[in-house]
Amino acid sequence: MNGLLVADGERQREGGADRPVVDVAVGVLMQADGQFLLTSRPEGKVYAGYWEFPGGKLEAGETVEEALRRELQEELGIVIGQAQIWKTQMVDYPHALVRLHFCKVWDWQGDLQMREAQTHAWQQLPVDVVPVLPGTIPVLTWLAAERQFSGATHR
Ligand SMILES: Nc1nc2c([nH]c(=O)n2[C@H]2C[C@H](O)[C@@H](COP(=O)(O)OP(=O)(O)OP(=O)(O)O)O2)c(=O)[nH]1
Repeated sequence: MNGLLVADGERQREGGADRPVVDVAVGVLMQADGQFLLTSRPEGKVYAGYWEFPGGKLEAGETVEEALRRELQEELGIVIGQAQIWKTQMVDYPHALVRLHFCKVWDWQGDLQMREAQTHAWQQLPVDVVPVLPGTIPVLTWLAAERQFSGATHR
């Protein structure tokens, strides 16, 4: 399974041409006790069955926060409060070069509904669901640093 993390500022070229960058808004839903929500990618999408944080691609003209609000309503049936970009990470997949904008989300309204027939799991470190999407792993590392958690973040 490929998915190469791209360092900040690094230009990505393939065959001499720039690859278009796909911007993605991603929500790290947090509970007061530190649990965070992972969802599994539904059948029919690339990397079906891999675990990730919920979110999706920006549509034309959308900000990251607008896209996140729309995606979490579509996928989970919740209305989120304020969300700001926490970290940004580029990942070079065979199918696309993506720029992931991760936002921590502490407040939302509504009960979680899995509207795309995905599975969900509230997790702590180390994450015990498998497999985790490569572009999701950096978030686990950042959370581990914040929590002074050492050891493997996932299986
Ligand atoms: N949602 C999400 N996507 C991630 C994460 N990590 C990661 O590499 N990705 C990648 C996988 C995909 O290439 C891309 C998200 O695209 P997607 O296909 O899920 O977006 P979407 O829901 O808008 O999809 P669609 O409407 O086009 O089917 O970002 C993550 O933690 N969460």
